[in-house]
Amino acid sequence: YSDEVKRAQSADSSTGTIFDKIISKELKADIIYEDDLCLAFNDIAPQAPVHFLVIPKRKITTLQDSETNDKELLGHLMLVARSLGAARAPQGWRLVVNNGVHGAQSVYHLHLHVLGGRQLKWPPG
Ligand SMILES: CCNS(=O)(=O)OC[C@H]1O[C@@H](n2cnc3c(N)ncnc32)[C@H](O)[C@@H]1O
Repeated sequence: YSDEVKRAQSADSSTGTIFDKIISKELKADIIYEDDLCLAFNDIAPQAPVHFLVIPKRKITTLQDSETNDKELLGHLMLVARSLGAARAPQGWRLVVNNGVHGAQSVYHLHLHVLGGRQLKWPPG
């Protein structure tokens, strides 16, 4: 966890990210869903029995930097997260977007975390 947060503190949003390589299939990922707008794959360092990411195929670096005309796409990501969450974590799940340094964002390509499969705590810390 801590090195991921350290990465978050030094991540720079100007270059490409590892998610570009997953989208182009240059880098393998455990893909669980794909359509023309988005891709969902299991997180490489799961923080819960269910932990996957939903990302737009179009590069949006952070939720903060999304635009008003991303509304449809952002809604689509959330609805994909909802249906995959319902299927994979029927007892409930958490949707997380980490935004910027204090949000511990380490990969500057917008992604929705869906976590579940165990009782999650609150506050997340
Ligand atoms: C502190 C959270 N930082 S974050 O909110 O930016 O989340 C980034 C997430 O991407 C995941 N990740 C990084 N590289 C890969 C990869 N190659 N395949 C799948 N997931 C990855 C990390 O485990 C992390 O949960």
